[in-house]
This record gives sequence, structure tokens and C-alpha cells, in this order.
Amino acid sequence: MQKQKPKGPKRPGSRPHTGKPHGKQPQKRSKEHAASKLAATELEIGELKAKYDDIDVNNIKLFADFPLSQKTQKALSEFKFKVPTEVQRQSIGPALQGKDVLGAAITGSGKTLAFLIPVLEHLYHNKWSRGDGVGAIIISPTRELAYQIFETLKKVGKHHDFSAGLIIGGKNLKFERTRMDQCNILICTPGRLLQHMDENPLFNTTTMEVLVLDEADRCLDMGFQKTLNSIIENFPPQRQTLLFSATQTNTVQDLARLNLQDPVYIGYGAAAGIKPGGQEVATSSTAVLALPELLQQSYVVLPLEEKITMLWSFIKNHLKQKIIVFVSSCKQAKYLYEIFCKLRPGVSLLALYGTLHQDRRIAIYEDFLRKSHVVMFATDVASRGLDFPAVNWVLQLDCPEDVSQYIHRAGRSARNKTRGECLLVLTPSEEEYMLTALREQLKVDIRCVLIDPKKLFSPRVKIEAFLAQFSELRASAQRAFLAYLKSVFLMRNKRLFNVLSLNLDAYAQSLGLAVTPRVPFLEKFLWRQKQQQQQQQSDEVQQQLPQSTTSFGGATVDSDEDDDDEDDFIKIKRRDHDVEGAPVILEGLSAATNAEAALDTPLQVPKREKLVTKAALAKKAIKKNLQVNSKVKFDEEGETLADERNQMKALRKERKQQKDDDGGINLMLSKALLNEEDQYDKQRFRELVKKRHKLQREKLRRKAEQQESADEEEAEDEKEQDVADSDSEQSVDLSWLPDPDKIYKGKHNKADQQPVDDRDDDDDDNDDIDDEDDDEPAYKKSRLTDRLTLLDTEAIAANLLGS
Ligand SMILES: Nc1ncnc2c1ncn2[C@@H]1O[C@H](COP(=O)(O)OP(=O)(O)OP(=O)(O)O)[C@@H](O)[C@H]1O
Repeated sequence: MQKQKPKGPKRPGSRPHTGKPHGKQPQKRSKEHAASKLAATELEIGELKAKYDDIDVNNIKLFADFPLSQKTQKALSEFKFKVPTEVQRQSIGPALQGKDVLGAAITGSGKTLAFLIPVLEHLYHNKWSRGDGVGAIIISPTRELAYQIFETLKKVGKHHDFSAGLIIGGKNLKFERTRMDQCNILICTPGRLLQHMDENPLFNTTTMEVLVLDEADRCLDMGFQKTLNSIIENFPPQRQTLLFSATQTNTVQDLARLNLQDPVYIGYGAAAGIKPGGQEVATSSTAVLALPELLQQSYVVLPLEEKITMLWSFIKNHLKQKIIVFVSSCKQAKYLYEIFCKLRPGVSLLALYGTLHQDRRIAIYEDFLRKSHVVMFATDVASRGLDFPAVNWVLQLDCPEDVSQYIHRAGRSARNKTRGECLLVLTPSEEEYMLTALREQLKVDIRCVLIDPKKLFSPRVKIEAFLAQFSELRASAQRAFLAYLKSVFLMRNKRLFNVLSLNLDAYAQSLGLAVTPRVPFLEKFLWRQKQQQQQQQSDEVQQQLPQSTTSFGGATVDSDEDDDDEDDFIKIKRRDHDVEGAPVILEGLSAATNAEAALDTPLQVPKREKLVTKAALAKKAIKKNLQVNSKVKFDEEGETLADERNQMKALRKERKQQKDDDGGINLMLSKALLNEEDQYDKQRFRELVKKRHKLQREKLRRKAEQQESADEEEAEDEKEQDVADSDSEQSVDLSWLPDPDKIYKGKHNKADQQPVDDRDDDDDDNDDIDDEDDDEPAYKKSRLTDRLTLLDTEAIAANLLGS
């Protein structure tokens, strides 16, 4: 098997040097060699083809018993494939004979070789070469599976000269484009294949002779339906088709799309009543669903919020094992990987999911292949077809969508006659439905496991701490929370998956989230449900109402009050209440009583129902100021064209506005007036402020003066007291003198009443004081000493000395 090699001139000197001069002889010899080789090949092909009709499944024990080319046989023995598995034994024969095959066999039973060997043999018999273009196309639902098939093809086709290409998303599109037409075998995913069919003019599938669908049921199901239909349209109708899967659940319509010609069903015998190994056409298109015998299946029932604790404890108890943990969404796989990496369980951790870059996906896939003690968190991209060796445990943490998905996930363990275990985790609401389905379809009793609470270690506190510390981790937890709910919400089987039965708060807390995130899609869904219920109720009421009105016979609508009613529902209600003058015929009364009642009541002619004319409706619309829809025109380039009528209307409106402006308010004048008023207001305001400041200053000044005079008075009192004290100490006994108060009473009072300042300023008064000085008592004098001049004091002193 050759990988695509770049075309180009051979390097000089690449041929071994013989020492002989270059001439015609070596060329001749190589031609002869090629001719003999061709003859041998043709002979071999002839012999092999002759044996095809004699292939008997019961006689096949080894690969060597099949009429296979030497190149294929050599590669098979090199890779130690000696004894074919059951599916290989049964399907290779019919496939070599050119028949369409539908193969169903348990996971890990070697279906890949069952279709690769016939593909190689078909191209070999038809002497396919690089220049012949695409001879076989193998379609796989996932990139990893396509990669794995490509790797197996490289092994088994090692000695063939065909070129093969791996065409999957996430790879270099340009590179693929230039090489595709040179590939004889293409292994691809549906989306990428269709992209090349649509975009690559060099890619031609008319030469294609063999089509293989691995995991055929998945390729044909709803998810790929449109893509596959478009792909099949491009294939030639005359071709061989091989379909393989562990769960062939395709309907007859699915298979009809592939235009199968008398297909041979492998693995359908028991279901359709066909003997095993039979090459007869089965009437049923549903294969027997089974899992390897060496796979031990068990389940555990847990509330959703305990899943993380259980998973953590499980990993801690299985550190020396290879485990795959399946979850519903990429975001859950990502979050579990991130948080468990932080928690450090003591074993290698990996995560494989669809949103990773393709190179990273392949690196993780290969990493998991190599490692023997590892835990991989994965979505269903890893559930189908991937052949990981020696997987000890498959843990289905989230419930699978159906039995098929359960089989494919579980089938990653116990492959090719090895032992393995599978644990399914179910919530109480999923338990009954899922277990019944598994028991009915797989016909096995799955063991129930009870968890010992002592062996559970809850990592919640640590998780909460990490989430508090790392905002990115918190965001990842929120995304995981929403992704899980959305996956449950979108599941088709509503009996199994009920998002409303989940305890959202508890689940959020189990992921380490302190606050339960909002779930917009759920809110929207509940709102819509409520609306529908309300609508249903109103419909029911509406249906009931006409029956009640019939009992009122000819009840009429009051036309005057009816004008504003727009809703039928309201009209009917009103009809019940506003029955004016309509004769009521009650069902329970006899005809005679009704007749009497009719005679007693005055005859009233029912009013005619008012006709609703277009004019009345228009009037109503104008009254309510309803906006009529405007017409928008577009030109050829999609630009909006202005409506001429509307333009004219706008122009008229503008002119009218202008006229109004001219005849009404003079804007300029109003502006000037307003400015003037504004100036006046400002001026007035300034004056008021000034006045207020002036008053404040005045007040302060008066206050200061009062304070000053009070201080002076206080100081004088103090001085007076001091002088009095000193006089009393130094004076002689003057008790013999007449009482001065009695003598000077009148004068003293008069002087006391005069303000001090006045006395100082007035010279006449000073003279008076001088005159009185001789007779004034000592303590009175002392009050005046500080106001006497030096001369006065000297004069007084001289007088005293003289006396
Ligand atoms: N005849 C054989 N002898 C020994 N080993 C084989 C033989 N055929 C296949 N195998 C091995 O069995 C393993 C499983 O094979 P393969 O992946 O083809 O299984 P499968 O049926 O396609 O599984 P799934 O249903 O999961 O896609 C591979 O490792 C392969 O090498």
C-alpha cells in the first residue's frame, strides 16, 4: 500500500550503478520483467476468480482458505491475522463474489478487515492503478474512526500498489484537493466528502466501483441523512455496496436509498429466521443486538447531584486501570477534565470530544492507545468503532440515548475476546425505562450495583474552592451545567429524559457552583407551555359559550355599544349581559308557561344587527389614529425607491409648517425678548446677592463692637476692684468723716448716669470734675485717676501734701 507520493522527476543516481555503459539493454530487461510480472498477475487473477464461485463458508477455517491475492495474504500473515473472525468468515466470500453485503456483528469482532480485504481484492482484480482514479470510497461517521480505518488499510494493503487518502474535516483542504483525483481508495467523513464533491472540479467519482459504509446505521440516520443523500446522488448506480455496523437498525427505506442489489445479510439470521451463516436474503432489516460475552455489564442508580462524587470515588478506587467515561456533551467532558486535573486523582487524565482541534484529537486518541493506566472523559465521538486495546472499564456517566448507543459505548471494552466491564449510571427517573429497554433488546440481565457509602469521597469542598479561585473554571462549570440540561432537553425520547424532573440547584452545587445559573431555553419553554395552556383554556371557553347562548334564543348584540369590541370572545360575554327586550325561552319550562310568559311581557321587536361597512371601519381607524402600512419599493439592485406620493405629502407638510411659522410666532423676536429678560433677571440676582452680603457685614461689625464694649467694661470693673482693694489696705481710719453717700448722693447719681465717652469729650464736664475733686472721697477719686492727666495728678498730690 502506498501513501500518496509527490509526483516529479526521479532524482539522478537513484538507480543502482551497474558499471556498464547506459544503453538499450537495461531498458529492454526491465520491460521484459514488467511484462512477465503482468502475465503472472493476470494468471493469478484468473486462478483466483475461478475459485470465487466455489467459496463455502463452512470450509473456511483460515484466511489462507480464501482465494486472496498473495499480496494480501502476505500482509495478513505479517500482522498475525491467521484465523478469520465469524463476521470475516461469513462476509468476505460474498463480498469477493461482488455481492452487496449488510454485516452486523458485535463490537470488536473485526468488521474493518471484513470490508477492507474485499476492497483491496476488487481493485487488484481490476488492475487498478494511480491513473484510474477513485475505485473505492469508505465512509465513516467520525474522524477518529476514519483515521483508524486508514491505519488498518496501511497494514493490510502494505504490499499493494494502490494509493489511499484520508479525507476528514480539520485537515488541509487545499492539499486534499490537489491529491484526491490520484487516490484509488478514499476514507472519509460524510461532510468533508460532500464539500469536495461540491467544490473540487478535479474530483470525479464516476470511476468508483465499491462503496463502504462503516457504522452504517449512524451514517444513514437523521443526523447525516441530507448529506448522505447528496453524496449518493454523485455515485454511479452500478457499484458494489458493503454496509457494516454492530447495530444495523436501518429501515427498508434507508436501504432503498442505497439502491442495494439482492444484498446478503450477515448477523440477521436469528431475527429473521434465517440459519446462521446463511447467504440468503433476509426479510427483516434489523440485526440481532448483542455485546461480547466477556463483557460484564452492571448499573447503579444515583441522583444526578451525586454523580461527581461517585465518579471521583470510582477513579480513586481504580487507579491502575484503563477507563473511558462517557458524558453527553463536549462541555461536560471539558469541565470534568479540567476540574479532575486540579483535584489530582493520581492517574493520567485525557479528554476526547468534538470541539477540539483535529490534530489534538488525533494526539489524544494515540495517547489513549498507548497508555495502560489512564482515564479518558469522552463524548460519543469515541463511542463508535474505535479500537482501544485493553480498556478495563467503560463508565456511562450520562444515560445513553438508546440501546444502540449503549452497545457502542460499552463495546469499547472487551474487544476481540478480551475481558472488560461496563457500568451504567442511571438517575431514578431513567432507571425503569432504560433497564426495560436493555433487557428486552439485549436479552441479558444487567447486574445492579449498590454503592457502599463508606467508599464514597466527596470532592465538593475542594471543587468549590477551585471554582472560587479560578473564574475560568467557574465559567466552564456553568457551561457544563447548561450543556447537560440542553442535551437532556433535546433528547427525542421524552419518557426517558425529562429535564423538568431534575433538581437544578442540587446539580449546580454538585458541580461546585454556589449560584444556580439561569437556563434561558428552559424558561422560554415553560413560558411557551404556559401560553399554550392559556390558549387551550380560552379555546375551551369559546367552544362552550355558543351552547349557553343558544338557550337565550334570539339574543341580539347591542349595536351602539358594540362599536369598540374587537374580540369575539368579549362580544359573546356581552351578549349574555345586555339582553335588552329579547324574549328568553328557558329550556326547563313547558310550552304553555312560556306562552303565558310571552303574553305577560310587552312585545319587543329585536333590534337589527348593524351592518359593518368599510367606511365605518375606516372611520374607526381614523378615530383610533391607526397607522396604515406604507408601501416600500425596491429597484433592481435592492435599493429602496422613494414613494412619489409620500414625497409629495412630506413636501406639502413642510410648506404648511413654513407658512405657519411666518404668520405665527416670530422666532427671532421671541429669542431677543427672552435674552433681554434673562439679562434683567441676572442683574437683579446680582443686586440681591450684594445686598445680602452688605447686611451680613453690618451684622458682623455690630457684633464686634458689642463684644469690644463688653470687654472694656469688664476691664474697668476689674481695675476698679483692684484700686478699691489697694485703698482699703493703705488708708487711714476715716470713720469720723461724715457719710459721703449722704452728702454727694444727688451729684454722684447724675455723674453715674452720664456715658464715659461723653464726659471725656466734654471740657466743661472735666472742669466740673476738677471742681469737685477736693470734696470727693478717696474711693471715688480712685475711679477717676486713670482718666486724669499727669498735671492733674501732680496738682492733686500738691494739694494733699499742702493740706
Ligand atoms: N482475524 C483476526 N484475528 C485477530 N485479530 C483480529 C482479527 N480481525 C480483527 N482483529 C482485531 O480485532 C480488533 C477489533 O477489530 P475491529 O476494530 O475491526 O472491530 P469492529 O467489529 O469494527 O468493532 P466496532 O464494532 O467497535 O467497530 C482489532 O484490534 C483488530 O486488529
